[in-house]
Amino acid sequence: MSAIEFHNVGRKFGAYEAIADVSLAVRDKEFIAIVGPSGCGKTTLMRMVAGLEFPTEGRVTVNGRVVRAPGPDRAVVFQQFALLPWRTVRENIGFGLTCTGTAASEKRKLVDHYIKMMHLDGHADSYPHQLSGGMQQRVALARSYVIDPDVLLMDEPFGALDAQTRTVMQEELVRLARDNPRTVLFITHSVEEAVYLADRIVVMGKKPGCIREIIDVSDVRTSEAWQELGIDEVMDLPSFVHLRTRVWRLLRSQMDDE
Ligand SMILES: Nc1ncnc2c1ncn2[C@@H]1O[C@H](COP(=O)(O)OP(=O)(O)OP(=O)(O)O)[C@@H](O)[C@H]1O
Repeated sequence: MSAIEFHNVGRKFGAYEAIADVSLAVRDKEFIAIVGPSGCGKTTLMRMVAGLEFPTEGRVTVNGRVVRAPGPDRAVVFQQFALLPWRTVRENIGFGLTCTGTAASEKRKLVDHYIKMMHLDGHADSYPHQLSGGMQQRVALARSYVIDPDVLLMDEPFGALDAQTRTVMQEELVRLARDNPRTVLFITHSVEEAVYLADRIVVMGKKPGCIREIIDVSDVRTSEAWQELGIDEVMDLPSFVHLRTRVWRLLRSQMDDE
């Protein structure tokens, strides 16, 4: 059984057909990146998995069950970090666990573990405004991981970061994906980011929003052991350059069609 399935999904907003006939099966622990021109329906598809939006045609399932509402099995990370400004790092990370009713001692252990994992030691009692953008995003990631969701939904999570911090966060995410694999849907406007992070890249087109092509990256990533390399080394590899050009051309052709 696939972790996430879109079965002939369509979405109309009034007479406007935003998405038509999207079918996709995401395997358990697979990292999928979605790229496509602005307005092709990337966020709408993700919101359907989150249970914040619903198809007008077809259906979306998570672990075999039709999505009817949000749930703790799915965590969402948005571009804007959405931390609670009046709560400390520790309280922000533990927030989801309060909602799931985890015992206090267990909660402390889990929060400590993620503070360490995200290199936030020494900042546990700081407030969000005392942190850099990259640190805030690490808190947001920790908050999503700590509730141990089956599925992580990430909508341009690094879009608001400067280039340097973004690179650090991308490497961090590769490390996390290796040590703590989850099923991930990741929306990005960066082709490099998609090729560096994803097992498969879904390239979408628009009018109406649909899947144009799905490109496999996992075979080459595994055979060339990308996960052992830094992002700059990976980006120099001929295989990376080739995949990047392929995705970029596909994306360009979608934009030229507009
Ligand atoms: N609630 C809504 N009511 C009306 N139209 C909507 C609604 N939500 C989305 N749309 C339309 O559906 C289309 C897809 O929107 P969506 O935000 O999913 O695209 P996207 O690919 O994520 O875009 P971007 O890359 O710019 O974030 C757009 O044309 C948008 O205007």
